[in-house]
Amino acid sequence: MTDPTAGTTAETTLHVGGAAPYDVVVGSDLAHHLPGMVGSAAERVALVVDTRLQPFADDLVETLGDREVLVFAVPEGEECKSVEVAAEIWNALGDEGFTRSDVIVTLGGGATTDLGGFVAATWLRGVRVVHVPTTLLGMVDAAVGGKTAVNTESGKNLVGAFHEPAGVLCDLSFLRTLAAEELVSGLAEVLKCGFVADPEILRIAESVDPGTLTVDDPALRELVERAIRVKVDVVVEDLRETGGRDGHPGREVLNYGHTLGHAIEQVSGYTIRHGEAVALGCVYVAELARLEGRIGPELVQRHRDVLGRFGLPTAMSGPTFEDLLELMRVDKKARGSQLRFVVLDDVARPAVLAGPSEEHLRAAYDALQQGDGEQAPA
Ligand SMILES: NC(=O)c1ccc[n+]([C@@H]2O[C@H](COP(=O)([O-])OP(=O)(O)OC[C@H]3O[C@@H](n4cnc5c(N)ncnc54)[C@H](O)[C@@H]3O)[C@@H](O)[C@H]2O)c1
Ligand SMILES: O=C(O)C(=O)C[C@@H](O)[C@H](O)[C@H](O)COP(=O)(O)O
Ligand SMILES: [Zn+2]
Repeated sequence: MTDPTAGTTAETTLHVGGAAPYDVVVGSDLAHHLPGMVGSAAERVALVVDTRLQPFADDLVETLGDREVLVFAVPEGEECKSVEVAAEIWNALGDEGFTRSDVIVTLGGGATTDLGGFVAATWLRGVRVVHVPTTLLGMVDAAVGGKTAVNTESGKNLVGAFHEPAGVLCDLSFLRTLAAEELVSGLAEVLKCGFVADPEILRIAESVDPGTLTVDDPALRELVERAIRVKVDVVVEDLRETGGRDGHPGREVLNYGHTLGHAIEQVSGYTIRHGEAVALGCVYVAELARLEGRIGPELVQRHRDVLGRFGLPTAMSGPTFEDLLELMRVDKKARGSQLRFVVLDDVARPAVLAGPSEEHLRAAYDALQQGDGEQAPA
């Protein structure tokens, strides 16, 4: 049940255990937590901020008192996830003599937290980083769990490191300025968590009015917290994606829908949003699981229905199967020439499917193309 008293004002702290424990705080007006997460040892803070979010940087900077703050405004969105942008920041940190006791803070969506996290993971082989995600997707997924990355010409997130943050501030008031399509893109990762781990997420998503799912709706708050909880539970068990126990895919489960999703993003030149591509990838693996005899058509349809009710794409035409297959071969789950996919045996019963036949891979793509749902943006 959604708690009707839960608004954006109450704070929730989700603790992430493990060797380097940290907190993920969800609520509003959370800037006052920043100094504590940055820590008292830092004389300098490097703020890596999405250019569009720069007007919001002052509130954070003010909390940092006497610390010197170096501001790195990076290109909006996916454009910042390059080794060239990382190198510009490395060079400036070198010029400034940025030391191991200094701290990086990121302010932006998942692209910014991935880039800033990557710089933090690599500068001096690792300095402290605090993430302040400003998109739904950043809050429920990218800022939590320590995956950091930049893209290369060959594919998405191919260079990166695991580097856990020292803290994450999910200030829901940032969502007030977020475009509706970006909110919807973030919902794809929330719904992914519903399919692989938390059926209650699906039930909430199937019962809310998509038109009123705004930052003030307690249902959104519950979806955010449930999705973060799914991610936290997974990464605490398998931070470095080495595998799960008792047949569970471990951290790879969070990659549900991403094998085709990343290929779609790349082939579109990153004009298709991450969450939109993940939605298409989820329908694709649902079709693949059906062809493999793991799930029935009704669960495939449930994917189309729940993703589609928020306007996420569930069908696409355009790239050829061959183009996408080539890109899927650089997916990190691949082993040699064998492709591996996270699939479902049922809701919340994920498994790894290794080496499906090309016939099934192609047939699943045909089914995605022939779907009558919302088409992917051209
Ligand atoms: N590390 C991980 O575990 C992980 C998980 C999921 C996704 N990701 C990565 O995250 C990225 C996608 O993140 P995203 O969806 O947040 O996209 P994004 O960072 O590209 O942001 C999307 C757009 O929203 C704008 N924006 C951000 N915050 C805003 C705000 N509060 N108000 C108005 N506009 C705002 C940005 O300028 C950008 O144009 C992808 O690169 C994906 O690979 C990483
Ligand atoms: O945290 C994870 O693990 C995930 O897989 C979460 C995904 O939503 C995210 O897009 C991630 O960046 C994909 O990872 P990659 O290893 O396939 O690059
Ligand atoms: Zn993702």
